[in-house]
Amino acid sequence: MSLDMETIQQVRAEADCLYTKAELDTAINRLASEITNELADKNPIAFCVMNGGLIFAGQLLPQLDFPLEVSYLHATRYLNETNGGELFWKAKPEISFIDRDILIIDDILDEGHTLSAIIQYCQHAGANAVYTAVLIDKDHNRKAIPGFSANYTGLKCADRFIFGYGMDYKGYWRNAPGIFAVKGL
Ligand SMILES: O=P(O)(O)OC[C@H]1O[C@H](OP(=O)(O)OP(=O)(O)O)[C@H](O)[C@@H]1O
Ligand SMILES: Nc1nc2[nH]cnc2c(=O)[nH]1
Repeated sequence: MSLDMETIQQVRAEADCLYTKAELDTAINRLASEITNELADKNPIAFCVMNGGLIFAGQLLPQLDFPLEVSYLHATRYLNETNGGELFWKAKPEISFIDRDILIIDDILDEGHTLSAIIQYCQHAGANAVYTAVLIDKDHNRKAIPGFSANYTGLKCADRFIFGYGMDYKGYWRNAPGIFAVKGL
């Protein structure tokens, strides 16, 4: 289905702002301190989960002022839709995980299928420890593993379809400067 720009503009205009840029900045600063306290002497590899993790990782990483390597991986199960499906690996990591501490950086923990599959992948690839950081954790009882949460969580949000700060609405508005919920979703 091709989307007209009018609809894309309308979704942005009618959306509810759940978190402003200032609120997100504060949350990211706090996460940076928590992660620094725990990982500063662990020589980790930080992986940005593309595409959604891009903005969060870009703001978090310059605040992690200790030795680390940066890479990316791309696993997706939404493919520009608002309902998740099978996990599809678009790019698996190429760097060795053997005996390394890994920090996975993603935008959202929704049902958690994506993050739990990534954690499993890292563990099978020989990681010493896997840490996860998400900007947003969606509040509902449909987690893939009951009670599943990231090691570092920025903020919680209501059970609605959200966009902005890396998250898309049908491929658009990853660039929106806050976190917004689509009207009616
Ligand atoms: O907890 P889950 O229900 O598994 O959903 C969370 C995942 O969904 C989004 O990715 P998406 O598949 O939309 O890919 P994208 O990052 O390229 O938008 C988001 O970036 C997370 O990786
Ligand atoms: N953009 C976006 N991606 C998601 N992936 C899982 N949940 C969501 C959501 O609410 N919004």
